[in-house]
Order: sequence, then structure tokens, then C-alpha cells
Amino acid sequence: MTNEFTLLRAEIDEAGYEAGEPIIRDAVLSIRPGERVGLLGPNGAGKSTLMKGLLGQLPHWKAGIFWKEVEQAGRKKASEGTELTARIAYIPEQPILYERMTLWEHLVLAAASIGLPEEEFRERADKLLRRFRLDGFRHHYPIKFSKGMQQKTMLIVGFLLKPELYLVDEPFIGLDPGAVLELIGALDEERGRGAAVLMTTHVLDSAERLCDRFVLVHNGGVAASGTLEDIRSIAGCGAEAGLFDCFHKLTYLDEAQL
Ligand SMILES: Nc1ncnc2c1ncn2[C@@H]1O[C@H](COP(=O)(O)OP(=O)(O)OP(=O)(O)O)[C@@H](O)[C@H]1O
Repeated sequence: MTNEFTLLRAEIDEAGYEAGEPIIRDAVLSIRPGERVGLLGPNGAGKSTLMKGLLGQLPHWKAGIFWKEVEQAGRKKASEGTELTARIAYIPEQPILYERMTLWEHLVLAAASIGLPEEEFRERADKLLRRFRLDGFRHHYPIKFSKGMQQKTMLIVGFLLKPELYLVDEPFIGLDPGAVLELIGALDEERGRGAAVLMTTHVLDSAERLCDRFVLVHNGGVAASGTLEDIRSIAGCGAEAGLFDCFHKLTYLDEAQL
């Protein structure tokens, strides 16, 4: 389910780690409710940096953030950082886990952060633990889990929150095929209630199947954005070209070869 309103629009002047050394500058990112946007780009292009900026975790972040109600009211007022985090669930590539907490305790903590009522919490948590096959591990320590199990822990924490927007960093690396299918199923259900997804990935065939739109970050800014059709046209690729070919053409071939 997508609609014409923008859920979130970020007008980024500068994003980076050191003053005067922006990684990204003059970029606009917009996401509609229910939409899945693939944030693509070569290694080191700044995809994770952008996500950190949206989460309010970047030392240098000069950006206007406009949520849907601001746009619908016809006003132009940027949100504050604290407002952002309450509406976004971040599923990082590198799991963030507490050494002395069980899986269940991680979930309790996440639920408390949004004030989720007990009954609702148990219902959501039980369903997610079964879905991602971690039901038997609820009282184990995720710090001792395999990489894929740790990633599933992060997914469960994210889905538990039912945010308006998911920021998912490299969702397909490390998950077994069954878990990838469950992830896709869970994302489909979330789309049904209007939640949007911004995901970074280098697995372009999955991105092509899953995402409605793409934003290609390259050379310090947004080099191309739009549907696959738009990206084909920007890259000068034919109607049959896949995302992989367009990506390669836009990022790896220099202008003389285009
Ligand atoms: N904590 C940090 N402090 C300073 N510079 C950083 C930090 N993290 C990343 N960078 C730099 O920011 C740039 C963009 O990195 P970022 O992690 O956003 O890239 P990415 O597009 O997510 O790459 P990848 O596909 O490899 O994950 C790189 O030049 C990187 O060296």
C-alpha cells in the first residue's frame, strides 16, 4: 500500500563526521507510507552515514526533516531529533546487543522504550519469536548466538516496535533462505498497515524484487533516484536491463565510457 503523501522528506545540506568534511551534501530523500526504498551505492558512498543522520546519531547533520503531517498541513517546519527516533526502528547490519541480557530481556527493554502494554508486547513477541524460529532461545544470551541468530534478534526487536519507518541496513547478509522469506513476509504485513522501509543492500536482485524505488548514493550525493524504469533511463540502459547493470554503469564506468 503506497499513497501520494510523503511520510518523510529529508532535505540534507550536509551529513558527516567532521566539521567541514561532509560525506553527503545537497541531497533529498523522500519516502511515502508503505513504500520500500532501496538505498544503494558503492562501498563507502555514505548509505549508513545517511541512516545515522536520520536517527540523529551523526555528529554533523544539517538537514530539514519533514514528516507527513507537516506536509499535509502545508507548513514547513523541521522535526527535532527526539521526534525522529520514536517513529523509526533501526535494524543495523552489526547487531547491537547487551552482554548480560537474554533475548527476552532485550525485547522487554525495547517494548519499554515505546511504552508497549504488557499484553500487546507478549502477543507480538511470541509471534515474532515463532516466525524467526528463536522461540526456544528466548532465555538464552544473544551475545552467544550465531551471526544469523543475532541478526534475527535485531529484526525481532525492530518488528516489535511497529514503527512508521524501518531503516534496515543490509538485511539479506547472514540470514538463511527461510529467514529471508519470513523477513519478506513480515515486511509485506507491515506494508499493509502503511509502514515504509528504507533499506541499504548490495544484493541488487533482491532489492529489485522488493523495492518500489531506489536512491543511488555516489560521489557525495544522490546520483540517481526513482523506479527501476527511471534508473534505467538515467543510466541510459535498455528496457530489459536489471538494477545490477544500471548500478554498474552509473557508478563504475567513468563518463568517457558512458
Ligand atoms: N565513525 C566514522 N567516523 C568517521 N568517518 C566514518 C565513520 N563511519 C564511516 N565513515 C566514513 O564515511 C564514509 C561513508 O561510510 P558509510 O559507512 O556511510 O558507507 P556505506 O555506503 O554504508 O558503505 P558500505 O557499503 O561499505 O557499508 C566512508 O568514507 C567512511 O570511511
